[in-house]
Amino acid sequence: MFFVGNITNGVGQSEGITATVQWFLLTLTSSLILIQFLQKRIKDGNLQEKSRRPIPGPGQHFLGSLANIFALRNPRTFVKVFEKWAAKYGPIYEVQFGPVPVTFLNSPQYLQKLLGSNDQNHFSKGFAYEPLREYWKGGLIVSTGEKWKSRRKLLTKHMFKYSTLQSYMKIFNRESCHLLTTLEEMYKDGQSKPMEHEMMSFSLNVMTKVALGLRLAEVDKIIGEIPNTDFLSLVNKTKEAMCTRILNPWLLFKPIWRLHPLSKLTEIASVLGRRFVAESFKWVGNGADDDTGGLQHLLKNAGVELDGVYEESLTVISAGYETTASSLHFLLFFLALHPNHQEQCRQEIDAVFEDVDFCSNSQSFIHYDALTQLKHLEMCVSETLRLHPNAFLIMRKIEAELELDEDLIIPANTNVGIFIPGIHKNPELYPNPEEFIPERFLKEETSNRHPYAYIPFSAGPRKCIGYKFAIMEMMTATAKILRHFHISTNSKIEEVVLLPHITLTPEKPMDFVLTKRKL
Ligand code: HEM
Repeated sequence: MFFVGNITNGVGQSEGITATVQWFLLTLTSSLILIQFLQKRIKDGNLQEKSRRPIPGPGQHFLGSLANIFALRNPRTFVKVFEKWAAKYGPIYEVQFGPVPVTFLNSPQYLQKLLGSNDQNHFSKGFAYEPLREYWKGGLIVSTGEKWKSRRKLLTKHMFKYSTLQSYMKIFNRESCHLLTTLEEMYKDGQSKPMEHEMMSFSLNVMTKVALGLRLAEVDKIIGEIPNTDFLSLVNKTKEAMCTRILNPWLLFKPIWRLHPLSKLTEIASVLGRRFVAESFKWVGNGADDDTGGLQHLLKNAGVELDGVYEESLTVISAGYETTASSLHFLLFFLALHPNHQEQCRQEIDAVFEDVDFCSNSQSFIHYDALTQLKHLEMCVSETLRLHPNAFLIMRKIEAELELDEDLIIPANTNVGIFIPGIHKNPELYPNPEEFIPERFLKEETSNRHPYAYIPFSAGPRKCIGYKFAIMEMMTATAKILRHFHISTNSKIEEVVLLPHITLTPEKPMDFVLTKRKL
């Protein structure tokens, strides 16, 4: 998860392989793909043969399958292409990505069959996770079988049970106060500007504190011996490497990937990552105090070996920091676009908290119980995650067949994809799907909706382990921000172009103006 700064600068200049080399590689891999494609078709059979009804989808012949890859190569239109397919083909469709057919499930009923299944043969992740495996090794997101089961149990017990979650309120409060100080300084000139970087730093500080027992500045001190390097840019470069591979599927072939300049960084990242986690042990206490020790101590004390500690600490950091930062960023954006909802949230926050400052003393601490009273804010969080489910595309590779209907069986060895916005923006499930309407999450509304119609954190046994953590973190930060500031924006939702950078990332960050409240 770590890169050396001066190496990454070089990558910026060469920005991938030149067009000529790319075309050469493409021709070469197209031939390989063709052979593999034919072999695979003969060996496995496919969904079209197993189901007794035709499965629709774009480009279902060889050339079409290459066209699908090219259709998705432009990051600016990637999400739009998927949205179009989801709206056009309905509850199930098949997309050929070169040699690999992917079956997309796009109805709550079918999703329940897959995600709700307790059969471990339905738990493995699809081919698109390959680049992620190189960073996370055997961490929870990509592991399977007994390893996944025991680690999930361990993490749930040590990190995500109710009492531990409550203890994180200390970290959420403290980091939110740091964020407020930064925002106050930043916006005192009244100018409109983005705050994406501040959201990322806030969330990364929370995650490094929870996982390693260290704030970002302390983390940077540890890696300070490596010139021009800071943790946030290392993490971002890692993400760039993963995206490059996913958007250019021929780079999934290891021999070709090794020719790419970014691949060297992955090796360095891995070595530095291990060293870093090992070093972090020396910096923090023994884990007895949640506030000083991190997840790495808890895992070590539970008998997990160093490799395992490395895998899970970095998985938790990378799974938790950007998803939550991006959700918080969009929550504040939607509240800026909808002053009526912003005011409703603020009124309920004012009613719950009497302290004027919110950061000055122990009285200003937001407790977990207080968060549970912020009902409108919670609905705004839910509606934000419906409209902006930033972990937008997930994939399984099922190892045993899955019966969806009497005449519809997905064969074993199929990659099954879920494009979450396809569900969240289905007008039959959510009328006027593009509109921000938090009241969709009133109890009377949700009780009439299929439970798998809302899956920003996935669902079933492999649902996001950190979903409560993320919601608590977002609500704490937002409560403090709304208590201190009025938020407005000149950016328009229609102009936000989302790039598929593992999570959905705005091409150009939105602008905000934060004005201090007179309390
Ligand atoms: C708004 C914030 C978040 C969103 C939208 C989100 C979304 C998701 C989704 C969709 C999955 C399923 C991935 C898949 O099936 O491949 C997932 C899994 C996971 N998430 Fe989150 N997540 C968020 C925050 C967090 C946080 C804060 C943590 C850690 C503290 C975390 C840790 C994990 C882990 C470890 C998994 C793998 C679980 C397993 O496979 O058993 N996530 N998340």
